[in-house]
Amino acid sequence: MVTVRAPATSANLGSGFDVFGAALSRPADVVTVEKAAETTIEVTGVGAQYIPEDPEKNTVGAVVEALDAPARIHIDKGVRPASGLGSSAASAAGAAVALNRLYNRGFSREELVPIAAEGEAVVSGVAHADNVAPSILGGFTVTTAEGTRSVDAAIPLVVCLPDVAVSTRDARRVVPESASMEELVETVGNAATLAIGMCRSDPDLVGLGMSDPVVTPERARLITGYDDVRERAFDAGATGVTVSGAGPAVIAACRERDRRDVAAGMLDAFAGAGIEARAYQTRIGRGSTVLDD
Ligand SMILES: Nc1ncnc2c1ncn2[C@@H]1O[C@H](COP(=O)(O)OP(=O)(O)OP(=O)(O)O)[C@@H](O)[C@H]1O
Ligand SMILES: N[C@@H](CCO)C(=O)O
Repeated sequence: MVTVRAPATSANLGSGFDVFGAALSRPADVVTVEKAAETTIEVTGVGAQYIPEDPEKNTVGAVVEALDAPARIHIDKGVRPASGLGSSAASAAGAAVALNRLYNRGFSREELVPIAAEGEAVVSGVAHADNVAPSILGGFTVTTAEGTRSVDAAIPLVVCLPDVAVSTRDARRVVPESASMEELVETVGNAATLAIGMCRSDPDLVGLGMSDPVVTPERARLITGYDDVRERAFDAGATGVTVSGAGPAVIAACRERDRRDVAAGMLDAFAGAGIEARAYQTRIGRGSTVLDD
């Protein structure tokens, strides 16, 4: 039996659409696997009632196939589905690390990233790896067709999750098909600023680099209260604010001393829009961790 804690993640970080990702120190899924002749999946925890246990429909099923590793699998969800916090990816990442160990498949953590990404294709139609990469490797990740590079970074964060669901599949429908040269130049500048900020663990540069003129404005329209939440976070000291993944969670970078006020301001703004929300005071954290084997 192998048990793995796989963290929630935030993809895109504004300027790095489908490329950037960050592991969050909390929340997380816990995935337990045991060898079995046939694969079965049991799901408990946050939002379990919305998650299929059929291996054909659960992200974990695709990982079992890719690793040829049938198992009795228990997923204890800490990451709510359709949250923008890489819920579907956390289970897939945890399963990839756990099954690789259970069956001694010998894949490196980097090699497990495309394997876990197969699970994402099951739910969103695209095997994007910007959530599974940080959930497996930890830290800040840059994923391209050539693979994933990661760096550890000490950045305090707040993720504020409203009590509404936005599916990645729906949120991908509003992504613009093209961008102007001006928007391209701005985005490259912001993304490069953010990457330097991560390498220096500098919340000011990371926050500055989160700005994105192309995808985020379209996605923000799907989140009631977004403009107020953003404004209140900045008022409380946030250095940058954007949509987490495909939303509806909103992520803010800040300094440690401002984190509590940023969280309170964001919650208050959602409440003002008539929406209940939960705020996680978190930071960039480690990747999947084996708890038991
Ligand atoms: N193991 C799983 N954990 C969570 N959701 C799953 C799982 N397997 C299948 N799903 C389905 O995936 C969908 C949620 O995935 P989706 O990508 O929309 O949200 P998310 O992972 O929270 O968001 P994001 O990728 O934007 O961070 C739900 O329809 C859910 O039923
Ligand atoms: N990059 C993906 C992440 C989804 O979590 C998107 O924004 O659609």
